[in-house]
Parts: sequence; structure tokens; C-alpha cells
Amino acid sequence: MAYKITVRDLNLFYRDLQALSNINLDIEEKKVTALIGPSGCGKSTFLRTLNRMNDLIEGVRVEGKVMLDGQDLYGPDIDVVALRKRVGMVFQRPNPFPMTVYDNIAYGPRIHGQKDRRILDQIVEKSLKAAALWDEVKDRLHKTALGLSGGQQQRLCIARLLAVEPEVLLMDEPTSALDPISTLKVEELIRELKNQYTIVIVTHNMQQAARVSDSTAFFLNGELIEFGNTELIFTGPRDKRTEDYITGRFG
Ligand SMILES: Nc1ncnc2c1ncn2[C@@H]1O[C@H](COP(=O)(O)OP(=O)(O)OP(=O)(O)O)[C@@H](O)[C@H]1O
Repeated sequence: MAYKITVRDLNLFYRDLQALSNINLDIEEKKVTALIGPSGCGKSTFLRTLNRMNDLIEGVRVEGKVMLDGQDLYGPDIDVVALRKRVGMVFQRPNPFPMTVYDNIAYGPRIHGQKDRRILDQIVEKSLKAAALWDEVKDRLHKTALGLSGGQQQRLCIARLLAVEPEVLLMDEPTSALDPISTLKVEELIRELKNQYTIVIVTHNMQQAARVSDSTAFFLNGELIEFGNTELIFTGPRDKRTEDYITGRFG
């Protein structure tokens, strides 16, 4: 089994508040790992440790190791900009830039120095196809992305990530602002993308975790209570607290 990310003895503090306690977890390459647990248990905080997004929050302190392909992300030689290109993130609310569909996708490659129009055209088409959006937007590439539906905007945000060729996709409740049909499209896309990318997704929706993920991690009060094969977690959890949560007895 190949692990893309290895987390060892991870603690995270927001000033005096300990939000993550002694987390140990191995994330498999080219699989979907779901993070579940009640509100405030630390899922988003944990997700953000995987590309150091917590660095942007004042008063955060991290202890322990998060290794990407064996390299410690909190080590001294890490280039955080390069890291966030390798480990991209999609948020709850789609947040396209206020520019055209084309420019949204070309934005990242341009920042990384790509100026050749022909190559940019290819990247835009390839990324939109990979995000299952090409057919819906190919005739409006030069219109504003803000005119797309919420579900289309979220797939555009995923396409925008793919354009810079990441290795890991972090998704923080990517469908929570979407209607059921758009949600299913994004879930289908996630299943498709895992052939090529390692995906970690935070979700409040148990059916979604069961539908899209290979492994599931259950968090409670900043601790990792149980982690394993999704089917096993949902059919025979070892810990009573996991069972209570997935059967809707709390949270
Ligand atoms: N920027 C912050 N500053 C201080 N405390 C924070 C910050 N972000 C989160 N916390 C606290 O850390 C704990 C974990 O929060 P986190 O958002 O990671 O939980 P979550 O499981 O993702 O919750 P939700 O499902 O509601 O999004 C909570 O007690 C929260 O109040």
C-alpha cells in the first residue's frame, strides 16, 4: 500500500485551545479519504494542516510531523507556495475569481510563468474536461465565471486546481452549498479524479462519505477516534462513539 501523506503525533493549538491532539494517520495515494465528525471536532483544522493553510491564522502552533512523500511539511526547507501547488484546496463555497472562465483556469499556470497562448488553450480545455465541465462551458469560455451555476462554479474551482497539476486535492465540504443534482455531479467527479489524485474530503454527510471514500477518519474533540476502510467503519465500527455518530445518535 502506498502512502502519500503520513501524519505523526500531530498537535495543533489556537493560542491556548488545543484543537488537535496526538493525531497519527496514513493517507493512501490515489484514494479518497473522508474526514467525519461533529461540528468543532477539528476536521477542517486537520485538513488545513496538510497544506499549511493554518499558517495564515494568527496564534497557531503546530507540533509533530506531516510528511508528504516522506518530506516533513513543517520542516525548515519547505517552500509553502510550492507546497500549495502540490496540495490544492477546494472550499465550501465556490469562489471563482471575478474574471472569465478561461482566465480562471489560466490564472495559476500564468502565475507559474506559462505565457504561450496555445499551451494555455490546451491546459484550459484539458482541465475543464477533467473536471467534467467542458461541454457545459466550451461556448462561454470568455464570459464571466460568476454567471455559472453554483455547481458549475464548484467544478470550475476544481478545474482551476487541476490546471497547476497538483498531487493532492483537499476538499472542505465541497458540496455543502450545492443542490442534490450538482452534489451528485461533484461526487461522480471525485470518484473519477481519484484515479489520478490523492483526495481528502471533509463531509458532514454520512451517505457522501460512504459513496465517495475508500477510507474514513472519525474525529471527536480534536482526537482521531477511529480510522479505517470506509465500508468497515460504516458496517462495523470498533468504537462505540463512532457507531453513535454514524447512526445519528449525536452530532
Ligand atoms: N481560526 C481559529 N481561531 C481559534 N479557534 C479556532 C479557529 N478555527 C477553529 N477553531 C476552533 O478549533 C476547533 C476545531 O474547529 P474546526 O473548524 O477544525 O472543526 P470542524 O470539525 O471542521 O467543524 P465544522 O464541522 O463546524 O466545520 C473548534 O473548537 C473551533 O472553535
